Amino acid sequence: MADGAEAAWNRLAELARAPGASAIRPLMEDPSRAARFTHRAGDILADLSKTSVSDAVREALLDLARGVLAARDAMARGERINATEDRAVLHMALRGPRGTFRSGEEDASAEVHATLDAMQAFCARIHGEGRFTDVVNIGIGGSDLGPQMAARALWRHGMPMRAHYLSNVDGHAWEVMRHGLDPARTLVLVASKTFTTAETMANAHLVRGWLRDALGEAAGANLVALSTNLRATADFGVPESQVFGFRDWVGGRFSLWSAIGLSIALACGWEVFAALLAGARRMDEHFLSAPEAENLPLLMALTEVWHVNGLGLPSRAVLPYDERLARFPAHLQQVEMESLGKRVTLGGLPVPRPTGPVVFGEPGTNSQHSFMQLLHQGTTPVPADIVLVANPAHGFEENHRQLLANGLAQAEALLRGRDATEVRAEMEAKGVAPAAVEALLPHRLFPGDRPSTTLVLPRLDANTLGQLVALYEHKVFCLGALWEVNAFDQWGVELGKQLAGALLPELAPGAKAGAHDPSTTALIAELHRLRAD
Ligand SMILES: O=P(O)(O)OC[C@H]1O[C@H](O)[C@H](O)[C@@H](O)[C@@H]1O
Repeated sequence: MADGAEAAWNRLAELARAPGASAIRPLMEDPSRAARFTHRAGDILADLSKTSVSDAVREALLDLARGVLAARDAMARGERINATEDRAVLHMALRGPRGTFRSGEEDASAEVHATLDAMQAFCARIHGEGRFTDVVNIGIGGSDLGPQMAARALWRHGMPMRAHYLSNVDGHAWEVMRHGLDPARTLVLVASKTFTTAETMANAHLVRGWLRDALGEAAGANLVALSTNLRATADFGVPESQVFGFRDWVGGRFSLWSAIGLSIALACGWEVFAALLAGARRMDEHFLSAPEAENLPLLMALTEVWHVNGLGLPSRAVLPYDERLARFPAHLQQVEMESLGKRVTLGGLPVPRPTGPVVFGEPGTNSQHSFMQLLHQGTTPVPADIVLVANPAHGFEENHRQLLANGLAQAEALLRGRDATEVRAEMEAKGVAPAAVEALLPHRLFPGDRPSTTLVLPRLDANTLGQLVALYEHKVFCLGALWEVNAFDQWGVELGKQLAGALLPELAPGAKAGAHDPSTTALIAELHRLRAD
């Protein structure tokens, strides 16, 4: 690590050790703080003021960030920054104009636009024919979460097709889904970057069998493949004209903008998918051009560095106050935790400090009635991202005001807390006996000074959703650069896959268990016993 960076980390640690480093309320006494810590990128406003990032902390964080934007430029130039897989990282090319991005000798933008043109023509044909009413996307991880999240956010009644997402190898998922589908009117997309993922291939065989049972040889017309592995898609029996490819410089969790997003375009219409790409492009332009002190993805990353490394907070909640964003936390879980859950640096050395936090979330207001208790009164603060959408796409104005009031109230409550004077006064006004007041008091106190970031969108549509998702993608890039980890590989998912492959034959009736730890051996025996009954 460069000496400058080491000095900046030390400075940050020193600021974090200072008394009152996690206090927010004293900072809020500065009337200019809200404005100075609020930033805009595209249509998104981000209020970072309800955190304990002081001016001095921000300065130290920005010192730490020297070099991040140079790393960003290396990504945009198509350098092979995903060193452990020897790949470029070019998801920005998926939404960039023609002639913008290269990967070595390859004109990445030309490849992207050729595929987009083919996808658009395919959508026009399918929508024009009107034969298909439903699209089933079979995929998992990045080949499921992104498209599913976006389709859930953007689909409205009257749009061209209904989308369904089959990801889990658990047959119960298909068992429920298949009853609502007519094979003759269902288009099946097998979405897999590698076309080898066990769960996806198992489900693809299951659903292809269902199509063949109903349609015989004609079933091929209902099959589409979205993959980088064109040979495997042909072997699976997908007609070449129904295969949409992409390149290995698209990481799975960044692939919803590629052919992997075809289900969004089929379900919602091409213009919706195009607007999603345009929105992401708008955030790319901000990320690629804004200076450090105004670069929103970088500022959000730096806020996270303060929380994780300065204050030692190991998790973060994502709370979209919009039901349409119900799958947004799940998508971010993959984007953030698969990217940043790393314990060695790019150079293979142990990381000297904590990296990616646990990310979890649910839409508000539902979250308030489940886990928000812990955020308000638990022992360890959990920074929260609160997403508000100013204008709904429905006419139930009173509901929407309630929704917004609740989102604002959670952030306010986390910040201000509730002290003994307030709690006593409230209980006394209700006539609670003095002894009961004192007994209940500790339970009813809120410590306050708990951080949150509020993001405000004018409305949720394809363009603003594209901006929002790209904002977090770039935040993850910045964190990878700051923590010096490779945010674009995911070796940590491999061991479990290999062990599952070895365990599979051992679960066949009468099969013998191999060599395992005593706990696994006993569990295999118990499953054999229960399944033999
Ligand atoms: O698209 P696929 O090749 O089927 O991969 C699907 C998913 O599985 C892998 O195990 C990775 O963890 C994910 O990053 C990926 O998105």
